[in-house]
Amino acid sequence: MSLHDTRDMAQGLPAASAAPPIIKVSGLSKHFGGARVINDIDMEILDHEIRCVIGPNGAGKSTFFKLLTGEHRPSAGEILFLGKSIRNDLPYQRIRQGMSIKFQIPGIFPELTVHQHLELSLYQTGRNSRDNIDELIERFKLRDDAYRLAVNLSHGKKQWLEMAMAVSLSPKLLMLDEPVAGLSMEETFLTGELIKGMQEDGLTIMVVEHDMKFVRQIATRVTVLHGGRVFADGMTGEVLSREDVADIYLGKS
Ligand SMILES: Nc1ncnc2c1ncn2[C@@H]1O[C@H](COP(=O)(O)OP(=O)(O)OP(=O)(O)O)[C@@H](O)[C@H]1O
Repeated sequence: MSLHDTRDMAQGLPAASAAPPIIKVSGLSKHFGGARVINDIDMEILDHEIRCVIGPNGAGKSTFFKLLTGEHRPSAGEILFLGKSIRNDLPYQRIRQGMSIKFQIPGIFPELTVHQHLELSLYQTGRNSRDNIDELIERFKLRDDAYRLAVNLSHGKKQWLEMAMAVSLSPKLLMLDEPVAGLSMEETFLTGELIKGMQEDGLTIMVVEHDMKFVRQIATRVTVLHGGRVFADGMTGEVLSREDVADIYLGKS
């Protein structure tokens, strides 16, 4: 049994779930006119998980992500964050309550350096000390680029800067939308190690992702969406070895 499997078991067993879920979704649905894109989803994310949400194209992953971040309002159902309903809260209200969101496209200010980006995001928390900025710069491998304009960073380093900014808010839940899209294999692996390091430091993380190798690297649990419903949910090794999960990617199911 690998270390990864052991971690899966620790995350997967009901005994580990004494703490209330970070997120609890019940009966969540989203319809756009007649298009029923998300249908009656129930899901819980527990403290210290890295939950990957996967599924074939059009499964509803982005729509589900947007329901959790507040970009979309549900047509039906409930979303509890740390036990409290956030169903009608706007994104900034969810962020204030401890959700931090990194979208797929980096949102970088062209006129600011890496250091200034981190100063600005830490400023909102009142913890914008030199030590805290340095710690983020080290952790996210931005030391050589600290005083460069962020707009000139590689795509990979822009992603890491955005992740650093998201983490600087000391969230209870970090939400990542395809964090390795467009990254090289090496950058992808390093991003996975950064994410696992954040989890080891106590963060709970939800990731919408396409890259299965990356999902195997980081996920403690996996939720598979298909046709806007939960098709499978459980420990990473178990879910990813299921034949019917492979079949939906091949269009057989
Ligand atoms: N605003 C909308 N109005 C109507 N249909 C929509 C809307 N947004 C998404 N859809 C449809 O909902 C379905 C799910 O889309 P969504 O983008 O959530 O899937 P996804 O799993 O993220 O796909 P991909 O992996 O290709 O990004 C698709 O068929 C899409 O066309």
